[in-house]
Amino acid sequence: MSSESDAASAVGSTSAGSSVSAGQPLTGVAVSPGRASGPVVRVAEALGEPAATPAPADPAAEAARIAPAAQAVAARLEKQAESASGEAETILITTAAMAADPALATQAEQLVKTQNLPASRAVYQAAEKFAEALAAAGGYMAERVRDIRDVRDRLVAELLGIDPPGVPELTSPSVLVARDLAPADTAGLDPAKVLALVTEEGGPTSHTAILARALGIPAVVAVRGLLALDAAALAVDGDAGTVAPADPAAPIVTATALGPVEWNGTGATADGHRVKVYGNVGSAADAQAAADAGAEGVGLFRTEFCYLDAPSEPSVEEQRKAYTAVLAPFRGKPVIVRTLDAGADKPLAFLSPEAEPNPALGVRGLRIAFDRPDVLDRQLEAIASAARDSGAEVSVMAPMVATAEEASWFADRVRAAGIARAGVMIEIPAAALTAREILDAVDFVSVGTNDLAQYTFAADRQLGAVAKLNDPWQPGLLRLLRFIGDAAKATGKPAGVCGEAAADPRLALVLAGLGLTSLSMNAPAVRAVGASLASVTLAECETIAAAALAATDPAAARAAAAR
Ligand SMILES: C=C(OP(=O)(O)O)C(=O)O
Ligand SMILES: [Mg+2]
Repeated sequence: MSSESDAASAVGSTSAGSSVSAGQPLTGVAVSPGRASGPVVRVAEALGEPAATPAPADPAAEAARIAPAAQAVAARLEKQAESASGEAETILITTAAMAADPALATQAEQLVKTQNLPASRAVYQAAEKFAEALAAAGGYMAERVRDIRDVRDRLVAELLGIDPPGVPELTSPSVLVARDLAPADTAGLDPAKVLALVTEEGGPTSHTAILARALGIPAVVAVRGLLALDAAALAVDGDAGTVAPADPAAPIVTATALGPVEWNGTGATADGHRVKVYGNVGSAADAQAAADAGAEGVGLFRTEFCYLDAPSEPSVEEQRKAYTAVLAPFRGKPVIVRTLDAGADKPLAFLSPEAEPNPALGVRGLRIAFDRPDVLDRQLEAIASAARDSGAEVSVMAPMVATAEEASWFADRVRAAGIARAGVMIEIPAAALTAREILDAVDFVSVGTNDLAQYTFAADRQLGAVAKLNDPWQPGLLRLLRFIGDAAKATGKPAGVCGEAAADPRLALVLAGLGLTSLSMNAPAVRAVGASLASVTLAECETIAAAALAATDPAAARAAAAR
């Protein structure tokens, strides 16, 4: 941590909130608790297509600007890489190498000379040609499309003399303001210099929310009017979901509401009531990260993440290998593998349904398997083999289940494949309301709060404009969760939560109090949730849950659950 942010934390411990609001607050969705106030740094917007005119007066001189600009971009990225580590460092080094690659500059120079284009436009067109070729190559190459476009935008910005898109290098602790943050925006982000994250768009399951919780910094998303706000400093309240102009001359303050971060690795309340803490994974790297973070197992393996760019159905053997690699770090430990959840926000090329007017309400998840049971059976065969190969204690569950009848159909197929434990996700309100009957048909359930909120509130989970409805602290959602917790208690069968709600250390206490038996989340949240559970007794969780349930809105529920 820098000395400046050390100073910021020291100030925060005694005077948090003292510089709050010199103006009217804006409201959004609180996604990561804590308060912070400090100078604003804006994340530059994506660049549009640069103009093809005016034609340069001296094409040779215009073309000669490209190589030095590429070198300058590469040098800046290399410098950033020096102070980064891990995956961020790798991303920055790779991007720098792409910027320095003479192939792009040479192509662009040709376009300036032959088509008399401004250098910025020539770079844009040349990069698009590379991007198209990479996309056509598919697989790993296609994943590089985003990188080449990133290099393109940096180079165009350099040539136009404007700020490059993405997060600028932070020189002192700042409140980061953006339309939304993409995963690439956050590579190289120095958490010690980010006081808070605030976005105009995004929702509780957005990348910004996940990142902020992982870093333990306050965040508010879906703040309408944020980008139009002309403020040099902001006070951010990650509990109340408010953002207000602050006095830029006032000292930087921070006060996070994070609980203790020490955790002994066994998910349980202080009086020993077990609530297992699992990891959500979609790749072998995620699985390793979850194991390293101390996850007791995997509560959600999103198998579709292995095949988002697969042009055709992977063979049983290919699937076996991919799943074994993900299961490997969890030998002897529980892992819940979810069968393909294709459709809506996660289309798979080989399982695309007919074009639908409302894909989120259409043939997705398990519904695809009703038409294509052969695909499900091949996947189950691969999962059963991977379970044997890896020695993990594998259970399988289905996504998008609406009725007990569907749950029973799925469980029969899982057992026929030689897999002992079958469960389903509860992410449709009808399934929550019939949780008891569903639990009678399967061995366990796991609640997908991301989709359960989307379907309960009829609010697209990807749309910032309706993000307030998708807040997992909404009493309407909490009451459905109580229903599921009651069904788990009545049947004595496990009911976990694997949606983003499980990653909120304070909401975790409410979930435990409602009777949910395990919580599964992205690796960075594991320790904070484990520590939060360990800090209270089950009776305290029940009191907190009752208080949150009785609230009339999410802010009141959060406040009621605060201790
Ligand atoms: C965990 C869930 O599944 P996904 O986010 O993959 O749809 C959910 O819906 O909460
Ligand atoms: Mg879901």
